[in-house]
Amino acid sequence: MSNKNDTERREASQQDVREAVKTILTYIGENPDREGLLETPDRILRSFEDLYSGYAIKPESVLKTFKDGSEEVDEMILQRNIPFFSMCEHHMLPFFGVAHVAYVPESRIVGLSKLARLVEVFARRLQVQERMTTQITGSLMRTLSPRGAACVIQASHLCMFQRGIKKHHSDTITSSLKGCFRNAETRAEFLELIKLDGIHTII
Ligand SMILES: Nc1nc2c(ncn2[C@@H]2O[C@H](COP(=O)(O)OP(=O)(O)OP(=O)(O)O)[C@@H](O)[C@H]2O)c(=O)[nH]1
Ligand SMILES: [Zn+2]
Repeated sequence: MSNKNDTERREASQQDVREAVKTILTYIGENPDREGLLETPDRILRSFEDLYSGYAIKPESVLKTFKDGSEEVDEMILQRNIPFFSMCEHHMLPFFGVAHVAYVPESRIVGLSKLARLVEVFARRLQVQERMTTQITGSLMRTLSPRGAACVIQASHLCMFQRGIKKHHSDTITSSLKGCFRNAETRAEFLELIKLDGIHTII
């Protein structure tokens, strides 16, 4: 019964979104009833399922941990240049770039693909880059209890390129260093390995 109510509620709210898109189309000077725009509210609704799919996923659920069978692993594990697209919460415009994610395990490790999955979970929400960066290290710290976790994100924001101050080729770098990454030696090793020298934009 509650499932039926949930479905009805969801359908009603989807209808509200379609109406809201039509209102916006009219506001910007368009005719929402012209042929090319008839399916646009539906398309936007479908694109939201993808762009904002991260809200429905618990970060811990993608971080399946396991113990390394052989010897103790206590060296840095780093996944570099994980590409992502996200949406800025101020303007609902895209920002995109790469994330570098590292941790030094205590006893448990995760499959390498899971670091990229974690980035996706947080990218597919409305974000500010700083929060996304600390959410990634925070999840690793909570779920793996590692010796430390680090994340650096290098991204370009369309709200700065396409509108507002219109500064192309300017990128934003944010970092979050937790646990042993606060030690000078580990931090230096991490920064050396990710070598932030290029601008990772596609524009
Ligand atoms: N700290 C941070 N700021 C962001 C991010 N994405 C966008 N912004 C900034 O959010 C700010 C919003 O500023 P406001 O003055 O409230 O809005 P605005 O008038 O649209 O700002 P302008 O972009 O300067 O035209 C801008 O400076 C954006 O560059 C982000 O991920 N982190
Ligand atoms: Zn913005």
